[in-house]
Order: sequence, then C-alpha cells, then structure tokens
Amino acid sequence: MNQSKEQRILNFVLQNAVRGDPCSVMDTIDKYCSQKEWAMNVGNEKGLILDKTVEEANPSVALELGTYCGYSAVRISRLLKAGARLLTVEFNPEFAAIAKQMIEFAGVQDKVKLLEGPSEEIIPQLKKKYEVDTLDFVFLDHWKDRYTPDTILLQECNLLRKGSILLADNIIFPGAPDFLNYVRKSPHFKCTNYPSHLEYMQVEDAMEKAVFLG
Ligand SMILES: O=C(NCCCOCn1ccc2cnccc21)c1cc(-c2ccc(F)cc2)cc(O)c1O
Ligand SMILES: [Mg+2]
Repeated sequence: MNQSKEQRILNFVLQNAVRGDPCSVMDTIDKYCSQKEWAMNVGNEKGLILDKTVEEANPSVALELGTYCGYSAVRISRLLKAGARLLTVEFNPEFAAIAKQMIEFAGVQDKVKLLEGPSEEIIPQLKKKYEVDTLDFVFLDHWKDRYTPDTILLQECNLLRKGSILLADNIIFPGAPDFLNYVRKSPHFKCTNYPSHLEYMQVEDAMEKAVFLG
C-alpha cells in the first residue's frame, strides 16, 4: 500500500529533525513542504503571526481546530507556559495518527491533548469531559465553512471570556467570507486583519484576529 503524503512528511521529520526540538520539527516540515510536496501546514510566514498572537494571549488553555500533521500544535505548544495546555481537534483518523507521532517526536506531548472527532461534537464536551472552564486562545484552521458555526457554538457553550483571542487561518485563500462578515459585524468581537501569503506559495492569504469582548 503506497504511503500517504502525510506519512512521507512524518518520515522526513523522523529521519531529519532533532527529537525533542520543536523548532527543528517545524523547520523540517517547512523544508519538505516547500521543496518536495506542498501541504496545508500554516507554515513559517503565517506561523510568525500565530506565534505573536499566542504570546499576546499567553494562554493557560488553548484550543486548535484542525490538527492535520501537528505542525501548528507543535508551534503553539512550544510557547505555552508551565502547566498550560493545548487541546487540538482532528476529525480525520489518519491525520490524527500522524499528528500524534509528530507531537511526541517534538517532545511537546505533555502540553498537548489530541481529540479525535468533529468540532461540533467536541466543543460541547469541553467543559464537562475535558475540564475546561474558558478558552484563552482558539486557532481556527479546519473546514472554512465551520469557522462561523463553531464560533457561535463556543459562545453558546460559554467557553469564551472577555479577552479570549480567536485567530483564523485562510481568510483569503481558500477563504472564510462568512466568518469575516460575522466577526467584523458582531459587537462582541474586536477584529484585526493580518495580510500574509498562502503557506509555501506566493498567493495572497491573511489571518484574522477576533478578540471576544464579552
Ligand atoms: O482545508 C484546509 N484546512 C482544513 C482541513 C480539513 O479540516 C477538517 N477538520 C479538521 C478538524 C475538524 C474538526 N471538525 C470538523 C472538521 C475538521 C486548508 C486548505 C488549504 C488549501 C489552500 C490552497 C489549495 F489549493 C488547497 C487547500 C490551506 C490551508 O491552510 C487549510 O487550512
Ligand atoms: Mg490553514
């Protein structure tokens, strides 16, 4: 059975990156995906915007929707303070299995909890099953047409507090027009746009930060 692209990315990391070194894992994934096979990791250019936003949030509890191979889970968790944790949601079992190995190789497994399943099922479980009070930071990087319903669901489940920071990937490409409309029109969010480029490409993209005002 020939390998998946995601398996090839993981193998390249296992053979070329330094175990226990998150930056080495990120750099190795970026090297493979810019030189050999494109993949939908947030990448290094948008990754720097992600870094700055995580540092601004300095979260105790962070949520990521869309784990994929674990690139942004490694990127986010390397910045977390002692005792802080990242919950990352992936609904594709193959991707989840790859991400689990990527996270363990990077040595951040103690900070990351990988949850398998659809966001609309997992979000309502966060308080009771995963002992979450409120979320300090949310990275949206899953189906682009789920950004809005899941942002509404997070509010309905009382998972946001005054100052919770949402950061959404792919605002321009593939695009999340309804999400942009929703958060920018809502009196409950203060939005900031960060122009950038699609990972590993010279195509325009952007990230949108939306701070919950309560
Ligand atoms: O599609 C993208 N990401 C989403 C993956 C599925 O996510 C599904 N998924 C993951 C958890 C989860 C939880 N619940 C439901 C669905 C859930 C995505 C796509 C592109 C892209 C850009 C140019 C192209 F020509 C083609 C694709 C770039 C990106 O940066 C992306 O993030
Ligand atoms: Mg993305």
